[in-house]
Amino acid sequence: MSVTVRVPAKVNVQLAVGAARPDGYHDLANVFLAVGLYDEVTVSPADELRVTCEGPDADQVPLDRGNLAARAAIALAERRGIAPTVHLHIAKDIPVAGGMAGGSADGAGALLACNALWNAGASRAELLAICAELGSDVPFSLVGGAALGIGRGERLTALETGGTFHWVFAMAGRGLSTPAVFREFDRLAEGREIPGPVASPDLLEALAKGDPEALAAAVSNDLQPAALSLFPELADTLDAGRAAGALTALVSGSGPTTAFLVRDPGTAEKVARALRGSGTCRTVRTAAGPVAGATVV
Ligand SMILES: C[C@@](CO)(OP(=O)(O)O)[C@H](O)COP(=O)(O)OP(=O)(O)OC[C@H]1O[C@@H](n2ccc(N)nc2=O)[C@H](O)[C@@H]1O
Ligand SMILES: Nc1ncnc2c1ncn2[C@@H]1O[C@H](COP(=O)(O)OP(=O)(O)O)[C@@H](O)[C@H]1O
Repeated sequence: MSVTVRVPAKVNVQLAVGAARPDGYHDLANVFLAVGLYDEVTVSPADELRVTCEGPDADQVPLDRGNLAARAAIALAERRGIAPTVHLHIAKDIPVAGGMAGGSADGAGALLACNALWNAGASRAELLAICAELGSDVPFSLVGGAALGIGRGERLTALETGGTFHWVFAMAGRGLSTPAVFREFDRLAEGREIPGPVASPDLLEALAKGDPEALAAAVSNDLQPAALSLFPELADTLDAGRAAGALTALVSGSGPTTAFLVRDPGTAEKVARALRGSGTCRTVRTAAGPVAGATVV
């Protein structure tokens, strides 16, 4: 017997970042959109906890108890007083350390899959609480769609979307560490007053209307200057996508994946072709959102 869960990647259409908190985290107004690039997590009974991974980035994924899928299985097992003796297999298509929440997706996927395999009966609220313990982005991987995350990004409110948005994603030749990007944000912010993060009303309206031009005019990412400071070549990728006809170009979350919002699937293919030919990135993918969160398949 095994259970497989499919979990989408995310792009942050707004990432407003406040000042560093005493606990080291930053308050956010984080507007997430789940997009159709997926990892699949399969759990099956085993003699001991084991993690395996396949996919183009598999060699960069930790296979020990630090893997978010393993941490999720352990967290649920501890709550039920059982042993987390499962084999977790990750079919990974989301770039690693790319700012698209791939590890978070695997954490949410493993949690949902173990809950089903063990018949553990965790409610949606309990699953969300465990997700929030695992990481700031993990609750969103469970719920998907579009949502505003406040606090560390873990306190979610679902957002209305009036249509499908089409995207091109350019994956970079190396990853960026999320804590390092937040540290660089703090360094660049030194001596400046950082306002409290708030969601943009124009952006929420553009999402609700399903209007890509209005969304393009409203997207923002406060971590982008920090990501560019650590990875200056990303500016060339952003320029290449803009020149090819993207409505807007931005860094996804803490990067280094770059995201290009386009009007329609045809433009997505055109921008993807131009980015592939630009020599400024490793791989290029197209994906649309919103899509559903973690789902048993
Ligand atoms: C930046 C974002 C945007 O969605 O995602 P990525 O682009 O990395 O995918 C998230 O805030 C990342 O969320 P996640 O990757 O779950 O981070 P966590 O494990 O909770 O935290 C990792 C580290 O990031 C920093 N961190 C994270 C969230 C937050 N609100 N403030 C922070 O300062 C802290 O240094 C923390 O130790
Ligand atoms: N299941 C997992 N998949 C990918 N990375 C993981 C996983 N579990 C833990 N990690 C660790 O988390 C780091 C951040 O990974 P990831 O979630 O892919 O990126 P991001 O936080 O930029 O969205 C990786 O470099 C890796 O060391």
